[in-house]
Amino acid sequence: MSAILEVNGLTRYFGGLAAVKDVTFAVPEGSIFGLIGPNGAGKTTLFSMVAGALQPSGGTVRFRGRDVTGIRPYEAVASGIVRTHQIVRPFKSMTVLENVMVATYFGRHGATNPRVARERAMEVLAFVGIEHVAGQQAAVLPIGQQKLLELARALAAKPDLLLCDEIAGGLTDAETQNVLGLLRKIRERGTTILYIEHDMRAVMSVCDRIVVLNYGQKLAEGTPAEIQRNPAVIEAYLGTSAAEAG
Ligand SMILES: Nc1ncnc2c1ncn2[C@@H]1O[C@H](COP(=O)(O)OP(=O)(O)OP(=O)(O)O)[C@@H](O)[C@H]1O
Repeated sequence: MSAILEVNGLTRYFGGLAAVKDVTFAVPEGSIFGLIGPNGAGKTTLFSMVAGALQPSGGTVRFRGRDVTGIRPYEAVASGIVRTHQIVRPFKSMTVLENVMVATYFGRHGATNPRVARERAMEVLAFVGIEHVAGQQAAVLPIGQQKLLELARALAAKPDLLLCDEIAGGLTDAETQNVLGLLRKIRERGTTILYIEHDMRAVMSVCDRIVVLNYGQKLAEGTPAEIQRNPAVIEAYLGTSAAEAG
C-alpha cells in the first residue's frame, strides 16, 4: 500500500525546547494511523505542522508525493488535509447545521451555493448521527455531540487525510465506541486517518499502525500488538504515571 503522508526528519523548536525532533514515518493510504505518547510528547505540535498551522524548524512533509512542508492551513484543507481539534471550537451562535454548512464551502470540491451546502451538511450530520439537532445552537450541545459536530465539520470539507485530535476525550464508553465505529466507516469510505488519542483501549482497538512519541522523538512504531509489548513504550508510560503520582 502506498503512503499518503510522509514526514521526514520533522523538527520544531520553541525557544531552546525541541517539541518535535527528527521524526520520520509514513502513513499508508486507507489506514487508521495512531500517534500516541505521554503528555507534552509533541503530538499536537506534529499535527499542527502537517495541517499547516505551524511552520517546521526542519524536515519535510509530503502528501501524495508532493512536498507540502510549511503550507498555509487553507492550502492544506484545499489539498485534502483536514484536522479536528482537541478543544472543539464551533461557531457558538450558529446552529449545528450552519456550522457544518460553512465547512462545506472549504476543501476540495467545495459547495458553490447554499442549497448544495445545506444538502451536503445534512448528509454529513446524518452520517455522524446528529441530524436531529441540526437546528440547535452549537453552544448548547453536550460534549458528546460537540465532538460529533467537530467531526462533521472536518468531514464536510471532504478530506483525503483526516487529522483527528483526541476525539474520544471526555466521552463515555458508549460514546467512545460510537466514535470508533464512525472512524472505521470513514476509513472504509477511503479516507486515511491520523489519530492522536490518550485513550489506550480506543487506540489499540481501532488503529492499523501506531507511532509513539516521547520528549519530541519517535520512540517506537508498529502494530498495536507490537506497541503494547514494546519495553521502551511501557517504560515511557509507567515512568510518566510514576512521575505524576510522585
Ligand atoms: N506554542 C508553544 N510555545 C511554547 N512551547 C510549546 C508550544 N506548544 C507546545 N509547546 C511545548 O512543546 C511540547 C510538546 O507539546 P504538545 O502540545 O505538542 O504535546 P502533546 O503530546 O500534544 O501533549 P498533550 O498530550 O498534553 O496534548 C511541550 O513541552 C509543550 O509545552
